[in-house]
Amino acid sequence: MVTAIEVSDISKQFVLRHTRSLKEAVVWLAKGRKGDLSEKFHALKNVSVEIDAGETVALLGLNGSGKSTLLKHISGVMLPDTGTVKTRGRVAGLIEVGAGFHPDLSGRDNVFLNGAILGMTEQQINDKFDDIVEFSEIGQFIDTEVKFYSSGMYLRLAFSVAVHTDPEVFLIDEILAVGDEPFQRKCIDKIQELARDGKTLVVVSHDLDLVSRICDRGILMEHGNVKFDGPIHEAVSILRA
Ligand SMILES: Nc1ncnc2c1ncn2[C@@H]1O[C@H](COP(=O)(O)OP(=O)(O)OP(=O)(O)O)[C@@H](O)[C@H]1O
Repeated sequence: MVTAIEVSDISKQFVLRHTRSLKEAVVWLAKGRKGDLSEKFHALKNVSVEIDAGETVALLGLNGSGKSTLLKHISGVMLPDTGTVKTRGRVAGLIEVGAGFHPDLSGRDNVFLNGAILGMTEQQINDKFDDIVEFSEIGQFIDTEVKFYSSGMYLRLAFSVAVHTDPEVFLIDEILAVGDEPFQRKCIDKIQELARDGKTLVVVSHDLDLVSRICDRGILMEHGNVKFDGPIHEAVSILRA
């Protein structure tokens, strides 16, 4: 088995409180700036996960458990404080609606910008341009500046570009939820097609029925730790219990 994603013992801390009272600051200064004035917490703590090429994996857990943070580390948009993340092959991620898009550029220009960010050459984008626009169903709005797009239209174009980059590893955060039902169905069909073609899939979702359909493995996160890692149906039953 070829390993597609290797997350080794990563930890990530965030600052919990940014604002301090004047009194707290004065006491801190008087004590010779001892200690850390900002309170921190672990969004991820010593997380290790290995995902083989062709696996379909759901990251599950309650709000704030660290799913999106883990996905951002896998995509490379966030770096761990300690530990390492390795991926093999082309990674395409749909992590935040509108990420990788420039608001003042048209849909057309953004296809080229986003395609380039995801590692496509200009020629490859030219060859796939019509398919990208057709799949997105953006139609006449392709020459409109994307700042005037609805969140569903953003998703349509971003999803379409991402799947046309022919990724080996496809990462998707909850964002499918902003698409209308017919487009969601079309995305899910496409995701299942990628899975059948042996691509690696990592999905963050609260839609337990959906992930049970498209994923084989479930990783259940709790307070920044992996609580369970195994067959999707077991992960879902633990979460529902
Ligand atoms: N950039 C950031 N700065 C500070 N705190 C952050 C940042 N990103 C995430 N967090 C915090 O880290 C914790 C984990 O967030 P994360 O988005 O990974 O949770 P999640 O499991 O995806 O939750 P949800 O189901 O609500 O989307 C949360 O407490 C969140 O407030």
